[in-house]
Amino acid sequence: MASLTIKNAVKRYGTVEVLKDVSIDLQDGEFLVLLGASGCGKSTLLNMIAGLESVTGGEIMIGDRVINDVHPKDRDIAMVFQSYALYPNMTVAKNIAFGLEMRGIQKAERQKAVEGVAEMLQISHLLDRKPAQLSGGQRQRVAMGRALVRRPEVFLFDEPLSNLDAKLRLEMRTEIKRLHKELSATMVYVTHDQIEALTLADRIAILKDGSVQQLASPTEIYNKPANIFVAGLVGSPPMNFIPATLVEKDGITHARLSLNKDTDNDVIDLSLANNDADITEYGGKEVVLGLRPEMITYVNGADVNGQQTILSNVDVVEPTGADTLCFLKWGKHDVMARVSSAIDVGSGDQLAFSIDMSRASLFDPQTEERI
Ligand SMILES: Nc1ncnc2c1ncn2[C@@H]1O[C@H](COP(=O)(O)OP(=O)(O)OP(=O)(O)O)[C@@H](O)[C@H]1O
Repeated sequence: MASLTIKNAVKRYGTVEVLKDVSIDLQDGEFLVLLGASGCGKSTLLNMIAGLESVTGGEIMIGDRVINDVHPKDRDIAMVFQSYALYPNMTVAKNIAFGLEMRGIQKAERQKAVEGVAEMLQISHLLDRKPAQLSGGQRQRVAMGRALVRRPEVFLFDEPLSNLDAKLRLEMRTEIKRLHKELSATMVYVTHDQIEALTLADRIAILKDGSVQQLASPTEIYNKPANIFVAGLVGSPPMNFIPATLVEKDGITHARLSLNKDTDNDVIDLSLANNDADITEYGGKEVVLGLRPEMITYVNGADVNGQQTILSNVDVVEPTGADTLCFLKWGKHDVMARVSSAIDVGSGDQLAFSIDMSRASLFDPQTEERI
């Protein structure tokens, strides 16, 4: 296994720049997820690592070897595609062994490798079947087997689970995580599914219009999103964004929310005493207050660790199983809250919801960057 370095990578198609100065450093054995909306450049970057797309500028390195001009088959990389790309007229065993055969590996050794991988992926009983006789999940396992058997330096996955139904996706997600642990392999995984990204990655690179917006651990991305784009992309249901002004009261900075669109007199002040944002330059200025739904909650009137509360009108209630989503009205603001399903909240209720301001994010309304 090896480290993977992407240094100032640029990709242009004619005059269109689809990747702009992308730099990512992956350690040996790290699991990186490239996350972003359709068209942001994820697959292009993955294909550049694989050698299926040329590199317009910058460098891609495996270990300390620059591979920009190395032929795909000499890169020691294996890729698993969304479409599985299996040979329909070959058995599962042949499909898995094919890459080894091309490399001139002897039959006995091939067979041993195939059996080992099949056991790891729990497909030993399917080795004599053809792809048409397999379910989607089984085909995806075979596609992974074909990648695993080569024991490459780096594994690349391009949305490998998107063709599977919800239950299988979950199963295969756990399987991929288990494999990563077992192999300690360097892996790059492309997806537009934020849950997949959060559950699988050691680090996530969030791409927008060909630029990396944030490169950090799932916890960091979720709790300290670098900008409004990242904050809105990761987390479901999404973060609430509420315009506020920072005001000083009794020596403590508060985020002031104006509730009425016709007057500035009807306000709520939320203390930022326990928030670690560096707000020194924002006194008296406008900010965007970012509150995730779980930071706004209701616990049957109990005081949650002395948190601040807002008297809220409950507009719509949506039970989702473990939690209930509550659409609240704070004056002119529509806000989503998340409460435990054990709590009885109904549409039309007026209740004091607790706000955890220590975990709130603040953003600059102009640059949209985290403060
Ligand atoms: N051969 C090409 N010529 C011109 N533009 C291209 C070409 N291939 C891709 N693009 C453009 O590059 C951008 C990035 O495409 P890419 O496939 O990497 O996005 P993606 O994030 O993987 O999207 P998706 O999730 O839909 O696959 C897109 O705007 C796409 O239109």
